[in-house]
Amino acid sequence: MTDSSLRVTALCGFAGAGKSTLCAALAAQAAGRRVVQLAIGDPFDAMPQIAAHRDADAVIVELPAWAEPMVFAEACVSAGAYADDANEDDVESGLEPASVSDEPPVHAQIDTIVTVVDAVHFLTDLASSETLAERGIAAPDHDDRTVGEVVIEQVEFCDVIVINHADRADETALERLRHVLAKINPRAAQIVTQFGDVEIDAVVDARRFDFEAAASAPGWLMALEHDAGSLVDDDAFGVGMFVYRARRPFHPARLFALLHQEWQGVLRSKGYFWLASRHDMAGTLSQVGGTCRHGPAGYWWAAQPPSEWPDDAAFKAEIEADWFSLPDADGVETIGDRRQELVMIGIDLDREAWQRAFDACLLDDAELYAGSDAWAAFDDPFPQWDEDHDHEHDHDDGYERHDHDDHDSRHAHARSHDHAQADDRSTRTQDNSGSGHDHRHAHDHDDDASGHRH
Ligand SMILES: Nc1nc2c(ncn2[C@@H]2O[C@H](COP(=O)(O)OP(=O)(O)OP(=O)(O)O)[C@@H](O)[C@H]2O)c(=O)[nH]1
Repeated sequence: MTDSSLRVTALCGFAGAGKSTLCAALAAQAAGRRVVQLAIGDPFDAMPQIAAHRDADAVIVELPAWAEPMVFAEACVSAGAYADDANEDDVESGLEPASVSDEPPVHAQIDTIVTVVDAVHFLTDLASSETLAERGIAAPDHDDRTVGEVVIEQVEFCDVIVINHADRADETALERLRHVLAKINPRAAQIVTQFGDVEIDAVVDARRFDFEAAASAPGWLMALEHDAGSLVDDDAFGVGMFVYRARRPFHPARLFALLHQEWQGVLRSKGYFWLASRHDMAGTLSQVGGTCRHGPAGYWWAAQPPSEWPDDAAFKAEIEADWFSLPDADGVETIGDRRQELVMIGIDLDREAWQRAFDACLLDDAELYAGSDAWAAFDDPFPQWDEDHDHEHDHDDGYERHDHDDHDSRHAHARSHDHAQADDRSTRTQDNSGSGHDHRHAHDHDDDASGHRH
């Protein structure tokens, strides 16, 4: 070990993927090192349990099947663990949990987040719209996430993906899975194995974790924020991306209809949208398999007076560089930072057809120049977005997902929450939204999103 901090390796993954098997296999290689195995029932309770092992060199934490690694990392950071050196300012106090408060703080650092996937079942699970309860997973009450939503979050935010159960998958299937995972999380290292046979040095004291890098790792986000280059192209297995961008509003009824069609071949999509009828607020969209959730993301900067903007020259320059001017019929500026930006990851995506499908949802010229007063009267089947909610950290009875929107100093420093609510299953609607990396909205309102399952 190169410093005295307690190195924390987290193992997450869906039920049966092989977390316990991997944990045991790693511990068996720990000769001469004080490596503790810890099974955690709830990510929010992890840090006091980790801190109890202050004399260890490393702790391997096995998270429950329903846990999302970003939530674990965030819980650790807020409990005072170092997420990484770059974030030390945020968490400089080290860890001082109540249970050991008479002792000096424990300096724990997340070392590596490992997601174990079952090579045989991963793609089926990704497409699954079953809820955790329907799958028999004992998650916290009011947790309405689907299996697909859990597994996508597990692979999007991690440093290493262990593709386990390789003995049960044929070579082509394994290769296809590797390609899919590389699009979903281009940053994560992949290890293909069976029975958790992973070299301990690959994941313990490997110093791979960096919160901001992990939060920026999802392929959809990379495609939005950078020129995605070859990420977008179809690979040998037809796995590719489609990025949709436009600077016109969607007609709400037409977009709603498109969201309720079957999205053949689309594994994952995520992004932001602008509805003509909700001119001031951006929407977020998060789809995985047959589940699509949407909801409010926050106000466009164009909907707020510049006095409300962050007082940061670089930030303002960034907003202004991307400002889009299109006067309406009265010569009034209508666009600003408003936009459509969505990324799809899928197999054999027909990009031209998707381009046409989304373009057909945009306002036509006559609608556009009718102006925002006319847009407000459009038929809008989307559920109401509550503009008054702004949950900072209210951990109530349900399992909450946290969006790390605030890890880029150039950005809005808005922290949004996904706040799962009970869904009305009979109408095939459910509530939530995706986690988002929101780089232009001053306020995030992800907690009133709605969606549906196909
Ligand atoms: N064939 C095969 N079986 C495996 C492999 N890895 C684990 N198993 C078996 O799969 C089952 C589940 O493995 P676990 O390690 O318990 O999986 P887990 O992720 O901890 O599961 P939960 O605790 O339910 O979340 C066990 O019976 C393991 O022996 C593998 O690579 N190949």
